[in-house]
Amino acid sequence: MVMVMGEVWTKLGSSLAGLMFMYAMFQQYIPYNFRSNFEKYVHKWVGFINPYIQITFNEFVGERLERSQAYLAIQTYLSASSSKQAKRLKGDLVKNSTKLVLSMDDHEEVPDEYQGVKLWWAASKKVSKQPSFSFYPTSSDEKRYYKLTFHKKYRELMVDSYLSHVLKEGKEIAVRNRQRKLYTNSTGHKAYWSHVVFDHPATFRTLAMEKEKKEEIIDDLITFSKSKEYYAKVGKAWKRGYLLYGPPGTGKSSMIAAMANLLNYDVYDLELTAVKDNTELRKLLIETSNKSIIVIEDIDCSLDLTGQRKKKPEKEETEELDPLQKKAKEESSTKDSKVTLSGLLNFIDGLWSASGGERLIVFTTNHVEQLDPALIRRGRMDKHIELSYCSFEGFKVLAKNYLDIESHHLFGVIEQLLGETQMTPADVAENLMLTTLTRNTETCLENLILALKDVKVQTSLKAEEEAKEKEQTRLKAEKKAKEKEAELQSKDEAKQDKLASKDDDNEVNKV
Ligand SMILES: Nc1ncnc2c1ncn2[C@@H]1O[C@H](COP(=O)(O)OP(=O)(O)OP(=O)(O)O)[C@@H](O)[C@H]1O
Repeated sequence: MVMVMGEVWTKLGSSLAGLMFMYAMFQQYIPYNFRSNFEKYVHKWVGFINPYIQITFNEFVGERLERSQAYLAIQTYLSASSSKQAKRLKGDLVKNSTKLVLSMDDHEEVPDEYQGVKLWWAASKKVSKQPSFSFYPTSSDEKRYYKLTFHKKYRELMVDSYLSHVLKEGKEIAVRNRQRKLYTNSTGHKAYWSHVVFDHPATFRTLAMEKEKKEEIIDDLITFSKSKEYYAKVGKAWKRGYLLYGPPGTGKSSMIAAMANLLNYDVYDLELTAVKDNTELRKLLIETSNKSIIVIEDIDCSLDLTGQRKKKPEKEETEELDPLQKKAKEESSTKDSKVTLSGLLNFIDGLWSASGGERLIVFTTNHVEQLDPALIRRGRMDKHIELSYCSFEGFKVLAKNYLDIESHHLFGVIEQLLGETQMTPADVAENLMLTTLTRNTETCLENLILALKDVKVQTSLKAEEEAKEKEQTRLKAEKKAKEKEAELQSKDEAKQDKLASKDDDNEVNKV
């Protein structure tokens, strides 16, 4: 048996060697024209009897050999099935991606199925016959491609539907895996966005806020992100405005980070004071990518009601800076910036704002009442969200985040005190943070109770003072009014006396 197998292998080996030899002879001695005609007819003949269709997707396309977007999308699409089915894989960290993309190695094949139809993807490469001047073949000598094979009776389904599905899925996976960025506008010769990796840990789960309100916002955001067709149908640009308002430390910035993390969007933090004029503002808008949140924080500090620029209070701004920073700040604040309210309104919903899509525009403010109604009317700022002082429900979220507890015998006191006082989630969180130092939940909650009691005392003292001031002002006004009344009365009396004496004189004259 072993002898017979040995003979078969020997015969097979020598036949293969013979075939290879003939092929080499064919390549070397048969003229190119004849060879290409021969290959053409072989392909035609094979195509005639072969019921399968093949489509090739090259890695580099065009005259400038740019990386094909289709190839990249297919690579990403296949990464999931490749990692499960292929035996030889390649791992690569694709640009802007947070995850390692696993793709099948050359000459591997994986099956796929679409609407019950079976098809095959193969990874392959052509090695260029161009003479290479370097000792080793360079990577540009190898042209990689994916080959899709399917039965010809599914041609329509594959071309019309399956390929779009692959490209869409591939792009969506790439978006999910992409490294998100936090952009900020800078000025130089002209305005531009510079960026860092966006890595904020806030999520809706960690936000201290009422459950119902949170769910409503999450629903709104998800509905928006899935409404491409709806926006197209009603003829509106695919964007949505959010106005977040409330006192400092109530979580406006945290909510923006949670939004970006939920939807997987980039964040563009637009500093209006650094934008020269409306044209520059428009240019910055055009440069933003889809799937992004454009944020203007403290909008009330950037524009006043008439649309003229306002300078931020200089004392507050420069107090903590070193001399160099102060100088830079002064230079930038004296720069003549001419962004107007109408420029900003154009930025939000002018024609240019419709370029691209899937964008959220978020304004934050501590003083909603100071904003121009035109700027925040529904339609521009579609959703107004108030972030307020910490409620008991909000506190429970923070207690779970910071202390990992859902109930405690001190919760009752805290609930009562939170109902009687106004403490921001930032301050509550600050008190709960102490646990990492004390490593004691009880002490930590007691500290919070002390802080809340302190706030309560301060608030009632302030209220008393305010009431006193009010009373004093009222008394002063009353006194003033009385004095004025007395003055008027005495003037009136003097007038009456004068008239009376005049009448007496007239009588005397008559007599
Ligand atoms: N609602 C909240 N839920 C969870 N943490 C919060 C919340 N509000 C504030 N914090 C905590 O306080 C810190 C400051 O909050 P944040 O910067 O989001 O407030 P803000 O309203 O944007 O303040 P400002 O108006 O001063 O910019 C955050 O880093 C976070 O730890």
